[in-house]
Amino acid sequence: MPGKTILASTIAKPFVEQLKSSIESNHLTPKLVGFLANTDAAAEKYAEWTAKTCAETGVTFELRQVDKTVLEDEIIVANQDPKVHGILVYYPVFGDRQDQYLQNVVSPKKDVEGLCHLYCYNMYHNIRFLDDQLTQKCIIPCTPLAIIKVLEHVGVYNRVLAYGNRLHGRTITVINRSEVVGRPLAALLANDGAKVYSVDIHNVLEFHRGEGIKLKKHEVCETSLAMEDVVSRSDVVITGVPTPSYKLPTKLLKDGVIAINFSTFKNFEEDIKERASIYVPSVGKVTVAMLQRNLLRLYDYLQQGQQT
Ligand SMILES: NC(=O)C1=CN([C@@H]2O[C@H](COP(=O)(O)OP(=O)(O)OC[C@H]3O[C@@H](n4cnc5c(N)ncnc54)[C@H](O)[C@@H]3O)[C@@H](O)[C@H]2O)C=CC1
Ligand SMILES: Nc1nc(=O)c2c([nH]1)NC[C@@H]1CN(c3ccc(C(=O)N[C@@H](CCC(=O)O)C(=O)O)cc3)C=[N+]21
Repeated sequence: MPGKTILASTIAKPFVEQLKSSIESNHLTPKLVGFLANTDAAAEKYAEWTAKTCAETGVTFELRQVDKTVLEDEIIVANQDPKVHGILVYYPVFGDRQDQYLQNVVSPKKDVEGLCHLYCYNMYHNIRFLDDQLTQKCIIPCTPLAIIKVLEHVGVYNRVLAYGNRLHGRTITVINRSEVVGRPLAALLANDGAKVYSVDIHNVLEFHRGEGIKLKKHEVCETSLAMEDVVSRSDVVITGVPTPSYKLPTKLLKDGVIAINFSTFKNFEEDIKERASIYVPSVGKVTVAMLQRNLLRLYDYLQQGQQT
């Protein structure tokens, strides 16, 4: 088949090496605490990968398996512990709005996943720095950030253009609109200049910065389009449907499309590379690399805070 498969491990490699050498040469001692309060198979697997990658780079990772009833108190203990630089809670815990509440119990100073309100708000509003001097970058959610790194790696980001506009002219479909991946991803890509079709089980929304990317941040419009209509127009199609039976028909895709799957299940058909120029079957390894990158950033901010 003509298309090329690019593995997440290949994309993650330079980041992992960079993390490792930065930790070693600067004698950094970052510590990440992960809270596992569920028995979700995907969360357990993800916890295993977190441990494995942290061992590779030199990040101290401590998995704390706690009951959901004491999770909130345990997060507060970690918030106050100066030896802990980053906190990660494996979701779903309660599987409802209480999970959103817990995301905001984690201190922004230790929120490696960028799921608290401050970081979410800044991301949706295209506010990229925490301070007026533009020295501290905001934390971006790990999986959406990983997918951006994938798009940079495969050349969807046009480096000839100015930073912040590098997706101008690209049409991208994201099939998933969850609060942790699909919706933030659509917003980030649109903020970088893309026209994004966001597909979920109910409808298709368009995220964009308007004609000539004149708007400072994206806006969202309702459409009466169907998934089939938007997929055939897209240069990039990103899938995250959490069902094993879901297969996006290859015949709907544009010839030469870039196909990226972040679901645990393979959302593209076996023959995807007949149409796709580039196929990225999963992004998990890049996600864990971004998690650690966010951790080092927070570590740095915490050190800076102690010096002043
Ligand atoms: N780092 C990584 O690689 C990560 C991977 N995941 C994986 O991604 C998948 C999705 O996770 P979440 O977003 O948390 O799930 P979720 O269940 O919160 O959201 C699923 C989304 O897919 C949409 N959807 C479901 N069926 C659809 C269909 N037939 N057509 C169009 N849209 C449909 C839903 O409307 C919803 O927006 C899971 O397999 C999860 O394990 C999640 C987080 C990180
Ligand atoms: N706070 C929080 N953040 C998460 O990011 C989070 C979570 N909770 N709870 C559980 C889900 C699940 N999750 C996955 C990560 C990678 C793959 C993935 O891509 N796995 C690859 C293997 C890895 C690879 O090769 O890249 C695969 O199955 O083929 C899937 C699922 C993250 N999650």
